[in-house]
Amino acid sequence: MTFCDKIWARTATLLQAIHDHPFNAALGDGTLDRERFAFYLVQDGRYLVAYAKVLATASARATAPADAAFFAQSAHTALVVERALHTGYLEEFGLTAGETAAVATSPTCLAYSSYLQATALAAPLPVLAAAVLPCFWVYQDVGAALLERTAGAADHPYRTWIATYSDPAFAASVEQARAITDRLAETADPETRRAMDEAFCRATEYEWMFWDSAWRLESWPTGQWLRPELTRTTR
Ligand SMILES: Cc1ncc(C[n+]2csc(CCO)c2C)c(N)n1
Repeated sequence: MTFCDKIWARTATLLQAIHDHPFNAALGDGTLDRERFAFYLVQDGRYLVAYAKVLATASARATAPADAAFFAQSAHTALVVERALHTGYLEEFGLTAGETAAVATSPTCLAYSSYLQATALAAPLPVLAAAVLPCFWVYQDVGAALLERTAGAADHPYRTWIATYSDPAFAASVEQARAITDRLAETADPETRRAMDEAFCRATEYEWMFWDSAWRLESWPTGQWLRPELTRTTR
């Protein structure tokens, strides 16, 4: 069995929990309130900038030119998504650049971003490949399920967002990310293989936490004493 087949089976219950999370349930049936979605978009913008740098580091560290090209291309895509979709959506939500800037990066967003950045700089390349994979794969899985559930809805408020992650070009990039990770796993020693398992699981846990933090409009419990000027929510 390949690394990907094995780890997908190991994370099946957590993946189901991601599909069933109230944020994704509400996103799918169009009842998700704008405040939670706007919170998610602001945090995701921060995440995407960090994630792009992580992919750029993976590109710099890759040995095979084809892998370097894939990571660099994906870093670019992440930044294009951040620029186009987020800017467009946030404007549509009536959030000015100033209001967006005033939202504190959430503890979960910072933890996930920091974890990936640390992995990019300090872990073996196969472990880095495993750590960035859930971002691709979990989103494709969730995107496909959401598209299926919303296909019949004539006027879905989050259609553009859902379409991004159910695009065929995106599916091809997930396939490539999986193939690279499987190939790196084949020649990895047992200790590195174990670290790859842990990295994939940890990043998938952070994916669940990212949606959950948006659902809870997560804030810093200590913010009241240090940053009273930063709004707790995006309102
Ligand atoms: C928390 C969080 N996790 C995953 C994605 C999805 N995503 C972000 S960049 C990228 C690859 C394209 O370069 C993908 C699939 C997201 N938006 N936010």
